[in-house]
Amino acid sequence: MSTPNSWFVSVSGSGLPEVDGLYVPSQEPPKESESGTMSTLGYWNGKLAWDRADGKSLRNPALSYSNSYKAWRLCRLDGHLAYTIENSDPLPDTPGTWDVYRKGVAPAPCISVLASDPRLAPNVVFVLGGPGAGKGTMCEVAMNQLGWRHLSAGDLLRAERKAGGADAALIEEYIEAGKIVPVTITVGLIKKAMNAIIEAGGAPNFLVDGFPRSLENWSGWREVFGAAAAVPTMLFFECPLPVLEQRILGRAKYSGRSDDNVESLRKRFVTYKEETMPIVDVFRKEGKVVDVDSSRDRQDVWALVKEALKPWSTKDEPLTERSECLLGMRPWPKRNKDGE
Ligand SMILES: Nc1ncnc2c1ncn2[C@@H]1O[C@H](COP(=O)(O)OP(=O)(O)O)[C@@H](O)[C@H]1O
Ligand SMILES: O=c1ccn([C@@H]2O[C@H](COP(=O)(O)OP(=O)(O)O)[C@@H](O)[C@H]2O)c(=O)[nH]1
Repeated sequence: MSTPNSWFVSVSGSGLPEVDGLYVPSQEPPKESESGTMSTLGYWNGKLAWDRADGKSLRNPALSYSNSYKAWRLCRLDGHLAYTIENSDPLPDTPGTWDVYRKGVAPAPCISVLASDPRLAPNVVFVLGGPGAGKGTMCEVAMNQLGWRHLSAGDLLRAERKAGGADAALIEEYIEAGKIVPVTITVGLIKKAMNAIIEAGGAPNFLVDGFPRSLENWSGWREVFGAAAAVPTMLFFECPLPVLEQRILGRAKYSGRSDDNVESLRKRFVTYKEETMPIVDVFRKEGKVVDVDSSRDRQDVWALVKEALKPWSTKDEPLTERSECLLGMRPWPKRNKDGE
């Protein structure tokens, strides 16, 4: 038998003990419960029984579909709609905010339904190494194969620059000079991306690539994530400068990155040695560093990375075609004239 789904309800606002039920406007068709009952409009009293953040109630709420309200409802297990719907379907496409149903009126509290427990801290592994060491490549393979989520600090900064917000010009200036962008910007982007994934029910395992690049980055992280939070493991990709140069020049042919040239690379390498190596040493003293010799062949590097991530990986899939391309085991498919 497959494991039933669990949904987690995060609540902000007041008046919750009086909440009778929740609904999401939806055109989803009615669902049949395990006992074969089609869900219909019902009435129920009392409190909603959910897995509350204060841990006082550990009962899972039932989810049902109301034909009359054209809405998914979450209701108490012992109420009028007292049957449990257990299934292996994904949560109906309704992550985000649910409306509160209270005897026909909608008071203020804001409810989010999540597929993972928001009280669990995200499990983070930092991935550091010189520019071109292969961090992005291996993180993407880990995402495809092992169920990790990949957050590249550099990609987030480039996306923010492209979006053209208030910090765009400043980000461009730092990236061009190979310098480290002020941490409040970077850590804010990482946190936002992480929250979006968690709220959409994503897995809690995150590879944070290219961060923290300095002691300042690390203190900025602790300010946002809490100094008491566990110190993440760090994968450190070791690779000598001549190999990095070769790889960056190879990447320059397709990356379109303004800093993929020898001049920027040398500046980035100086920043890396002066500012990033000290933070690697801090983690090393804590016994948190796993060294990966990333000057080796991609498949060897992947074997090392996979082994290092094994304790937390939630799956181990056969290599996808894309992973095989990333690992140099097959050529990239030729692009058509539209660039696809
Ligand atoms: N082990 C490896 N051997 C040879 N080339 C590699 C290896 N790992 C990555 N590359 C290539 O080197 C370039 C830089 O890799 P990338 O993952 O983008 O580095 P980073 O994210 O550390 O800057 C890419 O073109 C990538 O395909
Ligand atoms: O936490 C970060 C990550 C990246 N960067 C900037 O983004 C550039 C590119 O970083 P990325 O990790 O994408 O590339 P890499 O240098 O590893 O090739 C760096 O040189 C920095 O200017 C930054 O300031 N803070």
